[in-house]
Amino acid sequence: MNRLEQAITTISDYPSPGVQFRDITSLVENPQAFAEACEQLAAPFADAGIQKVLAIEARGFIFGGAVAVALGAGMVMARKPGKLPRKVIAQTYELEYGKDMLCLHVDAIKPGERVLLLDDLIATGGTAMAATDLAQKLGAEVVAASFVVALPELGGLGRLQARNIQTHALLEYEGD
Ligand SMILES: O=P(O)(O)OC[C@H]1O[C@H](OP(=O)(O)OP(=O)(O)O)[C@H](O)[C@@H]1O
Ligand SMILES: Nc1ncnc2[nH]cnc12
Repeated sequence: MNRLEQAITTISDYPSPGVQFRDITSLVENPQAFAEACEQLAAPFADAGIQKVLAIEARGFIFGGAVAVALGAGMVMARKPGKLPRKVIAQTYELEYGKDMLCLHVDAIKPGERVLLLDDLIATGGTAMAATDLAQKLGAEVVAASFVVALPELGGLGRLQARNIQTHALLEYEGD
């Protein structure tokens, strides 16, 4: 087991029966693991000409700021409804355990900007696809997506790849 894998805690049946919850709070409490995760999330995209990192509320924000600084990019927040003060576009999506909505400021990404999507975890990909759709509606080129954890069997990585978006995950868990 590597340092990152050791730093993640797994909780069975949270928040609902049958879900193996991969908890990154223990990872970010560990300074070495947190720094290593941020470095590894950014490293493959150092020369990709990324102009905006699009991070997803709430856990994506923890890593998104550090990755944006590392890449010399701006940081854009995809937020839950009622949190952004200016004009937004919004999209609803399905989660592994429920339904939600994401919003983006309409002027957060300019047409043609190269975007890296960033989140702590991808499961079904509903969240990442909703953020991608919003960014593409604003004219973004969503080049790639970077995650601390992926649960490939739930299909999210494949959904992004089918849209021609390069994917990168630091840890993959099978059997979820
Ligand atoms: O690939 P998916 O099936 O869409 O699931 C992944 C999403 O679920 C979690 O967020 P959650 O909605 O629980 O919100 P949080 O970050 O505010 O805790 C996680 O941080 C991802 O954003
Ligand atoms: N299994 C899981 N663990 C942590 N966060 C999640 N978000 C969606 N599925 C999750």
